[in-house]
Amino acid sequence: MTTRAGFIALIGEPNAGKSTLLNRMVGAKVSIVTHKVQTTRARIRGVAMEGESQLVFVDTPGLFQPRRRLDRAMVAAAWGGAADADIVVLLIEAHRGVTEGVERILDGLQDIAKGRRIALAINKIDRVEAPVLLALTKKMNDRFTFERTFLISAEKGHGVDDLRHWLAAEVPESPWLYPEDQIADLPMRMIAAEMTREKLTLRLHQELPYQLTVETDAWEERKDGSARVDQIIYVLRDGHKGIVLGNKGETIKAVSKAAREEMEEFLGRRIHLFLQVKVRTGWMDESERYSEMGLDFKDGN
Ligand SMILES: Nc1nc2c(ncn2[C@@H]2O[C@H](COP(=O)(O)OP(=O)(O)OP(=O)(O)O)[C@@H](O)[C@H]2O)c(=O)[nH]1
Repeated sequence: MTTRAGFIALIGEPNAGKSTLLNRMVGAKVSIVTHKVQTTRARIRGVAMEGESQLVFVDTPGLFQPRRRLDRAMVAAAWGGAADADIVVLLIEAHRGVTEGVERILDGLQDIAKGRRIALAINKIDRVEAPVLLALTKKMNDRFTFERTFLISAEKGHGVDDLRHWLAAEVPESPWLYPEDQIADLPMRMIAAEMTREKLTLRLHQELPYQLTVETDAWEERKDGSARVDQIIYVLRDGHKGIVLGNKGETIKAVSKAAREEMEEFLGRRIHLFLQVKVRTGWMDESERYSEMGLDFKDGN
């Protein structure tokens, strides 16, 4: 049996439909995986199995013209994710065509093109007529030599199987990057913890205490269909607590709101999220804590 596996980055302007497409591609066998493997700059968003191929999708924030420092960091992260990937799929919106933002991405693509395959996916085809699509396909391919062009509707599912099959055939021959049982049922708790961690990262950016971890402490199903989720944010030093809480608790409030909204969207149900910040000195030394988080103790993460 020849197995294949590879990293795939979906890039595009904000709102292009990256999350919608990702959710569709990971489909039933999805999982959001909470640990970092191999890529240093990008985090793993999901893993899909297609035949004997394992497709590992890396997280890439939308690419846009950065203004603030945080924006710049996000755009750099998106390009970092693309540069680490085996295959890059540029997602654009059919009805918007070659926007200024798309132009900018096309310029950036030249720099990372070496050593990786780049495909184009024109999304939201449900919004335009066929001649528009043909003209757009031509225009884009005149600007950049894409290996393939897919016409898709991430929302309606059109063309998504074709894209996934192509990706499965094109990722390199390789052992799987994740054991199958790990991707089958990663507990929702870990996913939720990762969502909170992500919001903290976005919010705190460089201020983020580097030795910080989030654990879901309790998950309680409620009769009305909602769930109460209790999470603890562990920091190493007392001084870090204040950073996470923010002035008058505003940081943690904003993080909690953003994380809750993401959990609700992901689960399609109401979530009551309760966050606590605790100091746990010495947790960095506990190797089992690392393996619990899926991190490799050796690599100094
Ligand atoms: N009509 C139509 N709408 C779509 C399609 N795919 C996605 N959308 C909509 O486009 C919007 C943006 O989709 P997202 O998946 O959130 O886009 P994104 O690229 O992940 O956005 P960012 O997270 O901001 O980078 C949502 O309202 C989707 O419902 C499609 O195929 N057709």
